[in-house]
Amino acid sequence: MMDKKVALVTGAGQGIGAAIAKRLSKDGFSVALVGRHLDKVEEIAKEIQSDNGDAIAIKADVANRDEVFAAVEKAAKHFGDFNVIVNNAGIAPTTPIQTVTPEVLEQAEKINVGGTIWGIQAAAKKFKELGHSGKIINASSQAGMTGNENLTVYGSTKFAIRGITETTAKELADDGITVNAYCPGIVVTPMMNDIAQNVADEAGKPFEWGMEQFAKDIALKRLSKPEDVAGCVSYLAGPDSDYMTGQSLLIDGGMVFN
Ligand SMILES: NC(=O)C1=CN([C@@H]2O[C@H](COP(=O)(O)OP(=O)(O)OC[C@H]3O[C@@H](n4cnc5c(N)ncnc54)[C@H](O)[C@@H]3O)[C@@H](O)[C@H]2O)C=CC1
Ligand SMILES: CC(=O)C(C)=O
Repeated sequence: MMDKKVALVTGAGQGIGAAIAKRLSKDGFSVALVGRHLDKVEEIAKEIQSDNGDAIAIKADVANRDEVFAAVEKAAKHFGDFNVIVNNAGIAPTTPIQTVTPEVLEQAEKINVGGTIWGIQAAAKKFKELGHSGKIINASSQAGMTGNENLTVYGSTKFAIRGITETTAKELADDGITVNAYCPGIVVTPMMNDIAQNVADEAGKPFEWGMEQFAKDIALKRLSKPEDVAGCVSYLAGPDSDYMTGQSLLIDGGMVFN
């Protein structure tokens, strides 16, 4: 029997990250689930195990470079290989332009941009140590393709991730490492619910109005589920995307057309 490939997913305790971890397990990967809250990643890891998957939960804050390197090391040691990293963890502060503070900007940069850079560094180092190719997959957003009102800080980090994806794809190609990104639309998760609530509160309107501000231009006329995004990541993690690198794939139900 062939050994299973190993994937690490950050921010895997809920939302899109949890769906990606479950999908990659179904695809035949052993999965390491990384998050700031151990109890949440443990819960998803247990669900995967009870479905006959191989999973471990690892506590790490992706803003902390040492913790990200330690998480990759732990996953590789536990499963005996390391093949894919999904830099999925992120935060999305709602920031009408006049509300932006140095603290909010710094925190979003550290987690969304820093966390992705540390994940790329740690994974690329491990692939090289193991002497084989690998796949790096980063979370951008439709808000990293076009400006979204009230999301200046968040959008800036998601535009940055497309740039980092393209740049590192060129740098790492000679090592057989591909780097791609996924750009979801409006996905029903705790993050998106918080954004919709904040925008609604700011306008003195109900939650549904807040969500509609983001959802009204979706061509397919439905909000996205985390599983929609997991399907896209499954493709990026699998062999069918071997000839793709430096790309940011929109999976948004038809919001942004490039
Ligand atoms: N929900 C949406 O509509 C969209 C989400 N995205 C992106 O997809 C990714 C996942 O988003 P959701 O699942 O919606 O978010 P979420 O907020 O529901 O889940 C994110 C997970 O990341 C974890 N996390 C946050 N900061 C962390 C840190 N410093 N270290 C480790 N873990 C950390 C959280 O604890 C949480 O479990 C994010 O990068 C987000 O920007 C992109 C486009 C749309
Ligand atoms: C949260 C997000 O990435 C949106 C609204 O596109």
